Amino acid sequence: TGSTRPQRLLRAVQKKATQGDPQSVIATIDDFCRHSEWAMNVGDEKGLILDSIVSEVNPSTALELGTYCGYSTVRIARLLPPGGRCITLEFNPAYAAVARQVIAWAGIQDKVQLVEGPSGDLIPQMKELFGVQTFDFVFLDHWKDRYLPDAKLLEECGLLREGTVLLADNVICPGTPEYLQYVRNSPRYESRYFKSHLEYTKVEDGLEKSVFLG
Ligand SMILES: Oc1cc(-c2ccc(F)cc2)cc2nccnc12
Ligand SMILES: [Mg+2]
Repeated sequence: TGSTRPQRLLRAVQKKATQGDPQSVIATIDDFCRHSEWAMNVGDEKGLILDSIVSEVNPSTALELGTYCGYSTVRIARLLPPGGRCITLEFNPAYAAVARQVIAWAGIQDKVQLVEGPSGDLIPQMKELFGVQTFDFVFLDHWKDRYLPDAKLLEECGLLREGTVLLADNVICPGTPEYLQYVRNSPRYESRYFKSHLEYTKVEDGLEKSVFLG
C-alpha cells in the first residue's frame, strides 16, 4: 500500500512549489521528473513549443485530452486570456485526483474544468455539459490509438471551426502513425511537425500542429 508515482509527484509540488504560482509548479514537476522519477508529462522542451502555440492561438476555449497529473493543464491555463477556460478529460480516476490537487496548488482551478471519463463518450456531450460552441485549441495527449477517432469525433460533433488548432503530443514516441497520416493527407487540415524530444530524454519525439480549415 505504498504511494504511486503521481502521488509522489504531488507531494513534491506541495512541498517545494509556491502555492498560487503556476511557474513554480511547472518547475517543480520538471525537476522531480528529471532528478527523481521520470513521468509522462509533456515536459520542459516540448512545453515551450506548447506555450508558444497556445500564446499564438490565445484560446477562449481549450480542450485537453489526457490530463495525467495536470502539468500541461497548468501550462495551458496559465496562458489563457481573462475569461478563457480549459476543459480537460481524464479516463483514470487516480490521475484525475492528483491533477485536481496540482491544478489547485497552481491557483488556476477557476480556469479549468476537469472531467473524468472516456473521451469518446464525453466529446459528444461537450455542448450540453459545458455550453461549448467550438474549441479554439485542442491538445491531444492521451492514448495514442484515440487520437484519430477523437479528431474525427470532434469534426462530426461540430466542435471544430475554421482555424481551430489541434496540437498532438508523442507523434513519434510512442507514435501515432494513423493520426499523422490523416492530418497530413486530409484537405481539411494544414499540418506541421515540430521536432523535439521525449520528455526529459534525448529520444526523438515531436508535436504535430494541425489547423482545421473548416
Ligand atoms: O508523453 C507520453 C509519453 C509516453 C511514453 C511512455 C513510455 C515510454 F517509454 C515512452 C513514452 C506515454 C504517454 N501516454 C500518454 C500521453 N503521453 C505520453
Ligand atoms: Mg504525452
